[in-house]
Amino acid sequence: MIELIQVEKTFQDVKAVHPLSLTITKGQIHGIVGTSGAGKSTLIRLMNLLERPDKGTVRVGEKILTNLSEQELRKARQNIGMIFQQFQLVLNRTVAENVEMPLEIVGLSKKERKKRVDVCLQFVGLSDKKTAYPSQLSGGQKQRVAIARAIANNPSVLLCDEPTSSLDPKTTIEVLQVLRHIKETLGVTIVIVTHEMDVVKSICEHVSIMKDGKLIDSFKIEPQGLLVNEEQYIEDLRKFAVVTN
Ligand SMILES: Nc1ncnc2c1ncn2[C@@H]1O[C@H](COP(=O)(O)OP(=O)(O)OP(=O)(O)O)[C@@H](O)[C@H]1O
Repeated sequence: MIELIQVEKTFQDVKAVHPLSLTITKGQIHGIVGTSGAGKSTLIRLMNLLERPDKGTVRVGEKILTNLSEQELRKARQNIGMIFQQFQLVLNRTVAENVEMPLEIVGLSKKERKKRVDVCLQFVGLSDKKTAYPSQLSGGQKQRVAIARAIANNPSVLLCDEPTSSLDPKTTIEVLQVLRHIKETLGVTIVIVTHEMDVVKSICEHVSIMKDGKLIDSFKIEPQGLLVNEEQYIEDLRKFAVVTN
C-alpha cells in the first residue's frame, strides 16, 4: 500500500532520514517510534511528500508520488488524510465548516458536502458539536474533528503525526478507539508516529523503530487492545505499584 524505496532527506547539514526502504501493508496500523530527533516526523511527511525526498521513490497505492507533477500530487493527496499533534483546525470556522474544507476543494455540491460532513461527524461521535467552534472543544474532541476532516474525502491512507501527544490518558483512548474503528470499518491503512509506547502496544500491528535517521528495526506485533476507561487505566497502573513497607 505504502512503499518507500531508498528514500533520504537532508536539511542543511542534518541528515534527518538516511537512505531507507519500508513497505506498509494495506489495512494495517503501523507505528513509527524512536527518540526525539530520530527522524519520525520527517519519515511520515515523506509518505505524502509534505517533505520531498532528496532521493528515492514513494509509492502510495498505484501512484508513484515522486513521479507526479504538483497538480497530480494535489489530486493524489486526496487519498491520503493526515492529522497532527496540534490538530491544526481553523479557529474561526465551526466544526462542520472545518470538516467541509477538503470537500470544497474537490468541488462537491453544497448538498453533498453537508451529507458527507454529517456522516463523518457521526463517525467520530461529534454530531452534536456541528455548530461549535474549536475553542469550545476539549483536546480529544478537537482531534476527533481533525480526524473527521482527514477522512472526509474517503482516503485509503491516514497519516497521524503524534496524534495523542497533547492528550490525557482518557482522551487518548477516545482518539485511539476512533482510529481503530476507521481501520476496522473503512479498511484505511493507518501510520502513527508516536513516542508513547502505550499507543503502540494498544493498537499497532506492526512497529518500525527509528534512531538517528535510520530505520533500525521493523516487525509485526500483536495489539494488546485498549484500556477502555479511566478506572481500568488506574487499575492497570496499580499492577506496577511498588510495595514500600
Ligand atoms: N525543516 C527542517 N529544517 C531543518 N532541520 C529539520 C527540519 N525538520 C527536521 N529537521 C531536523 O531533522 C531531524 C529529525 O527531525 P524530526 O522532526 O523528523 O524528528 P522526530 O523523530 O520526529 O523528533 P520529535 O519526536 O522530537 O518530533 C532533527 O535533527 C531536526 O532538527
